[in-house]
Amino acid sequence: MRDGDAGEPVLRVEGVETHYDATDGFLDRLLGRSRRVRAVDGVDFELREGETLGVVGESGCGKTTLARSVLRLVEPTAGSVYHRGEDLTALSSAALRDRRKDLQYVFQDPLSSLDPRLTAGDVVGEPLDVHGLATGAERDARVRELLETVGLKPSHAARYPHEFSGGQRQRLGIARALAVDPEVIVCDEPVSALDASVQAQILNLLADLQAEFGLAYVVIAHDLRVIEHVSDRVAVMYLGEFVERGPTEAVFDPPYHPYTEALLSAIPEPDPLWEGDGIRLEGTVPSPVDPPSGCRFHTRCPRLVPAAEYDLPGEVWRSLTDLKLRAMEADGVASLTAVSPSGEAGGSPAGDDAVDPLDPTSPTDPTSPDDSISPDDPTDSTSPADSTGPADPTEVPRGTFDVLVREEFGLPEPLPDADAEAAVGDAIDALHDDRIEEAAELLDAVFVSPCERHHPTEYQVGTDHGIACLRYDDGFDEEIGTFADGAEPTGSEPTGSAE
Ligand SMILES: Nc1ncnc2c1ncn2[C@@H]1O[C@H](COP(=O)(O)OP(=O)(O)OP(=O)(O)O)[C@@H](O)[C@H]1O
Repeated sequence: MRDGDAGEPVLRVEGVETHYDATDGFLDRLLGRSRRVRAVDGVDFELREGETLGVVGESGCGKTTLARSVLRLVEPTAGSVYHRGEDLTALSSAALRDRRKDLQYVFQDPLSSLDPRLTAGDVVGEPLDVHGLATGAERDARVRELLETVGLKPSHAARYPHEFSGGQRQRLGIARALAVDPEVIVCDEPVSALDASVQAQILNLLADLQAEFGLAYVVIAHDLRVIEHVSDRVAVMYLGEFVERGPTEAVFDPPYHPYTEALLSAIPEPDPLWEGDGIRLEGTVPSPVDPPSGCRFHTRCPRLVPAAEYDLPGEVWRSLTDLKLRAMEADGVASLTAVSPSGEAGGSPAGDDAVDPLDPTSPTDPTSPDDSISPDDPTDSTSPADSTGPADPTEVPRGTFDVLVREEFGLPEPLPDADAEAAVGDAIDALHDDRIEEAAELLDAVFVSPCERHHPTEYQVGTDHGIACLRYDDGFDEEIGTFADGAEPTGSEPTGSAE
């Protein structure tokens, strides 16, 4: 069913939060410190009859926790999940067990989720027993029918899980879920453990079963191709929140959230219909224990909004923010330069051909004549006598250090904005003096993106298509770098239209 044929919501998820207690060790307890992993942090969605909602995001975004929270396989910390209008989070365990007849779960790894001591017949028959749905010959007939429905043979009933292939085991997991004639099946990475050819067979099976039984699915996957293939609507999840959602074709066509765009760009052979322009997603999902301020994606976003008071292109702003964030987290200055303490190039954006100013064999010295490294310079740790390379980048001349830092972060020299150049020069001075905390504070006082200050709510960019990004918010004025009417985005209601 495509969006617009909106049926009755069978499932309504409102403000669900699931936080894990990760308080660790004696010291945490002694000091009364608690560490909470905010795995799911305020998610809303509706699932309609016969529809598939795909939830996509990188590893660690909270997809599995969300899937399990919806069925109360883990207890949500806050929020509600309504099935046909009844709040599952308020049900007693007995009532919930009963309700699970309508709401089933298919696991990522069928082998670990199937009891190895049970035959396939018992795996599929167990839910019939638990819910008192069939006994004796009727049960056996139903088991055979279910095995056939998922493409297995009735004779497979006598086999044990380890005697099946991966794809067959997933079919068995699906048969078990189908046994109770559910309305909703939550499929957690249903094909990620399978070979590509088998993946297609399982996805086709899920589609056939949906058509035959009118099932509604929530499909969790990190693979956008899987999500595009199966979903009527898509929700893109980042660090415990949905950052974009809408009908599949809308979410995969511009405009999209920068995170969606980055996920699309990461696909090796992108669908020609997708217009992502090859932006790269750097790093990994930050810790959900202490998520970034404002937009949680700002620490990696290739479309970070620059502060209006500086006249800087977006990519330079991104580089400045990267320098700031690394300075805030770094243990030492060495990790902020293009050369590691061992003298090896360290992730310079200029690549292998870059001139290494600390390499005496480098063909050209990119530093200014005043800063060039002289064999007589006592601070020149790259002198040929030093076979181990520079031990400490702060011991190289200031000019060379400046080049190394800019090279590491892809910062031009000078920056096109004089005030920004002065600030970054001061920060590099502080770094060169090994005052890393001071440098971080300086950068943090000067270079603050609106994305760090405002937590974006979801803005409607099309019919049933919402994006939580300041760039799409009518109320946000990029020229002045804040909300035109002085208002902050609040709540989760759509507040504008950018279409
Ligand atoms: N039982 C737990 N206790 C503490 N933290 C947890 C627990 N389960 C998951 N987490 C953390 O919660 C965050 C979200 O994990 P989750 O497994 O839900 O994400 P995911 O998007 O499904 O990733 P993956 O595909 O790797 O499973 C991660 O940081 C994870 O380390």
